[in-house]
Amino acid sequence: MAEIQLKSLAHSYSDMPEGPDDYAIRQLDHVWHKGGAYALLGPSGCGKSTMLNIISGLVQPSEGEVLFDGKRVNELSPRDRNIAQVFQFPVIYDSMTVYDNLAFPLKNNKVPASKIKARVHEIAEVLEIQDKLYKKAKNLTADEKQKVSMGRGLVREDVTAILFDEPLTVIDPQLKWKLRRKLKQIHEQFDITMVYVTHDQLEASTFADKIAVMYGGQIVQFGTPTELFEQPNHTFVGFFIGSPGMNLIEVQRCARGVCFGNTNVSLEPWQVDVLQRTRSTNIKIGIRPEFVEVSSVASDDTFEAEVMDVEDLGTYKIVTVQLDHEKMKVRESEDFAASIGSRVYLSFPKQWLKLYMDEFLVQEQD
Ligand SMILES: Nc1ncnc2c1ncn2[C@@H]1O[C@H](COP(=O)(O)OP(=O)(O)OP(=O)(O)O)[C@@H](O)[C@H]1O
Repeated sequence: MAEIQLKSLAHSYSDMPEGPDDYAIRQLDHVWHKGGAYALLGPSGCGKSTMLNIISGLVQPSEGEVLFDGKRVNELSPRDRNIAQVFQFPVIYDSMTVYDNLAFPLKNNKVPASKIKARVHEIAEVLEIQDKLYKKAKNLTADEKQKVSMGRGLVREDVTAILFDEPLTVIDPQLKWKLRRKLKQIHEQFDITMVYVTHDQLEASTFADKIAVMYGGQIVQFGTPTELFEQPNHTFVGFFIGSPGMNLIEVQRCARGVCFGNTNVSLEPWQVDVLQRTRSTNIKIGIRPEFVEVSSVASDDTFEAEVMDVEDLGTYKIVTVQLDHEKMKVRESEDFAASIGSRVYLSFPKQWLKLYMDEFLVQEQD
């Protein structure tokens, strides 16, 4: 196991990149600490697989360094890097038995036969495929094959890390949940550094202690699920995490805060200070649907809005309101009674009203 550091990493698949858009990874610095259970979360095409392949050595980065425990490994072959990688589709030998598939990486590493037997049985038990050990892999179901593929990654005790690239895509939804719990349990039991790639936030937060959110070839935030929810560092994190995502509204600078249309939103003095010291015109405010307060009566600091839609999701409701020319989502309890077309009064608790400049969160300096 090792700490994996990515230093000033950048990668373009083009031989002659002309601009930032030609890069799959853009100036990325990151550390995956030893023994952590991490998720790498982001939309399709943001560079997740490229990053994993750079770590395992399948792709040589155009710029920057990959360090394992502080030592540069750019020149090492995938084999010498000793990374186990589990892909979206099973990578197994169909003509071999499950036992031989699991034993293969150990035989390759000249592990003694008695140790191989014990380890194969241990992993088969964890993955609940003991009864399949002497079956030919080609006779397994898709789920079972992917379990074997995972087992081939998990069986080696000496790996630097295990990288999972959307490993549960082909798995039946019910089993998916079970396998994710299993992986978490395996992490706790064996204390291996694991990076789990997904574009599903639920999958990320049930597996990982910390999530790296990737967008446009960069890691825009690395934090716990709670940090990503309560303090999104980037508008993309606000939008991508949560269901529905954060309300984001383009605004202009105004006295004591910001405005859009005829609506003035006052901000904290330190936020106003930052606005006065900077020139960017790309300014947004963000608030999560869960934190917007709705009342049927007006008071100081409330904004009049119209209810446009109410979606009943059983235990709660998602209400769409229109404030000025902006539509916002609000999460309300199941006893929310206002009907479509009625007026409601919104307030934005200061603690949850975020200010973004050039898409990044404006933070209070100590
Ligand atoms: N072999 C390749 N040659 C050229 N471009 C590539 C290659 N592999 C990936 N890309 C491009 O690099 C960018 C990042 O792709 P990558 O596969 O790393 O993203 P991803 O986040 O893993 O996406 P997905 O979730 O769809 O697998 C995309 O624009 C993709 O089209």
